[in-house]
Amino acid sequence: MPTTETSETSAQPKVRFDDVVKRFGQNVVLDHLNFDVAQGDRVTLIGPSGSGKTTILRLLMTLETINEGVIWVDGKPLTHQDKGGKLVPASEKHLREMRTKIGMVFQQFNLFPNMNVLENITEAPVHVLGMSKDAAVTRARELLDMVGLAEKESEHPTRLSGGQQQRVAIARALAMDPDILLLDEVTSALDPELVADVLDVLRDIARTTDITMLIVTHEMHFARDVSNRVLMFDAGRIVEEGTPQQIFSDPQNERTQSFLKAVLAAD
Ligand SMILES: Nc1ncnc2c1ncn2[C@@H]1O[C@H](COP(=O)(O)OP(=O)(O)OP(=O)(O)O)[C@@H](O)[C@H]1O
Repeated sequence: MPTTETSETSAQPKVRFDDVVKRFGQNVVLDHLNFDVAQGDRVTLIGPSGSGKTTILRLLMTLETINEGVIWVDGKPLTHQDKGGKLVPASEKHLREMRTKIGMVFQQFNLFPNMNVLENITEAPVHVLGMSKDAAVTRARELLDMVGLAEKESEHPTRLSGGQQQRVAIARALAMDPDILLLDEVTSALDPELVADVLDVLRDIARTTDITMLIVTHEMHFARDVSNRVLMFDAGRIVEEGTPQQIFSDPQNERTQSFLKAVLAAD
């Protein structure tokens, strides 16, 4: 019945990790991991180095494939079983469609060095989405304005500061109009004085859009400002989850307590 279908669709998680196992050789990086992300959630992933946070984002970008379980995006799996029962990536067509829904910003910006700022932003909308050049340029200029770099459209990335390059990378991710934005330690490679501008841009995006966000960061103030949920990872499992208030002000798990103590001491 249509009514039931509608309510089922609205309750469907944007992202679901369903008993996911990811191994690199003998190393079990994600260990039967289960969690859901609802449409519009801003989820921060915290935890010690090597606990599997970046791997989660890379799996969603289909840069890696899981060994067991299922990852669902909008109710569709990112993998299927081949005739031998082995998990293999979903069809190229399906993955292409998925990749247009998900944008990622990396620690190291990853801009195209041979293109200027405007070309960096318009490249994928024109070549992947098939947007007209004019529409892509108009949208890119709006985004450059939003990230405070309207006057830099003709520059090459190498002539920009790290913070400016990262803001271009954010504009480039948004130019694809993603439903989901993955942020992987986007300020870790920046000089401290450049961090605030980047975080301000991201706070603006969180405030003015309903993009679902998965955020890996060591910036706990930022995580507190933008996220509605925090997941604490250790050795490929979630050891605690809650609101930023619960996790940062009143952590219950001993590992969360010692992790936060170490992060705050390093600040
Ligand atoms: N391509 C790979 N090949 C082999 N091992 C990998 C690969 N990518 C990640 N790993 C291993 O998987 C584990 C989890 O790595 P991951 O980068 O997801 O952790 P993380 O929690 O994001 O850590 P950090 O905070 O240091 O970025 C680590 O032991 C890492 O060495």
